[in-house]
Amino acid sequence: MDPKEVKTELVLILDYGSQYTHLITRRIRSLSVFSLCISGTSSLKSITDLNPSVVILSGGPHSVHIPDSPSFPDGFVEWAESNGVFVLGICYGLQLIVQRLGGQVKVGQKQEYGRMEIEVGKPSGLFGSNKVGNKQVVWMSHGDEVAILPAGFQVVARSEHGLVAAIENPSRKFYGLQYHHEVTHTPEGMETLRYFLFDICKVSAGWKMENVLDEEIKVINNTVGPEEHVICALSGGVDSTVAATIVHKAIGDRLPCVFVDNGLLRY
Ligand SMILES: Nc1ncnc2c1ncn2[C@@H]1O[C@H](COP(=O)(O)OP(=O)(O)OP(=O)(O)O)[C@@H](O)[C@H]1O
Repeated sequence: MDPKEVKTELVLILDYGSQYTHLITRRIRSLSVFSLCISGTSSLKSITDLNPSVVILSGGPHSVHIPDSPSFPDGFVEWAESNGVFVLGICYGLQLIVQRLGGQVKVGQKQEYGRMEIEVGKPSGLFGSNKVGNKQVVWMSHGDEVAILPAGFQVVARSEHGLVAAIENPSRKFYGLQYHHEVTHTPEGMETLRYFLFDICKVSAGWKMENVLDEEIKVINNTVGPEEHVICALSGGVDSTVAATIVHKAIGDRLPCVFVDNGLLRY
């Protein structure tokens, strides 16, 4: 696959520190869609340079009420809307969307943590063919809760406590899940991710781990040029062995490797 093609299908994760963030990246890759995770406080330029078609705002241990809690950069919403980029907020990510787009998040009366039932309240692409009234078990982990939605948003699922569990604004292409669909404790979470990526965002699957290799080989070739040589200190450990193998695939015999027998190696 042309790396350019991979880029147009990039699902970018903005990381706000949830212990599950890297799971989101892995789950998306397991659906053959390219996904990358960068800091949630990255500049607008670092986000737009990657040209993602979908951006996921991860969960995190923060509260939107604490000054200087991490958030996406100014101009992000305008950029996403003018480029048709889909945005999904998960947990803290949902609360960031609500707060930054003019809604209100309040400190929760009852914190929701652990297994919980949610109920679909409105037909939504996030829940595919699930009908209104259908229930599913999800994994919640939040203190703050959504009090007022930004204009144009609607609640599409609520928790068994009646709290907001999923929101959407399809015309602005913004979506949010209060629970963690990416963990195995949310049994239908992968389905939700599939619905979101393939039915809502219309992302096409076709990325393979091998694409990373193709891209890296191109980067190495461009960096080294057609005639230069590279020296590799090769310990026999995983890191330098992988590096040597990939560079060798790119430039072949122009890669002399040096192993130093320092006398302290294992037998
Ligand atoms: N005996 C050695 N001969 C040649 N290069 C070495 C040797 N030991 C270490 N190096 C180089 O220094 C790097 C860092 O060494 P370190 O012991 O920190 O290993 P590492 O980070 O676990 O990497 P690796 O998995 O490649 O051993 C290695 O990746 C390798 O490039």
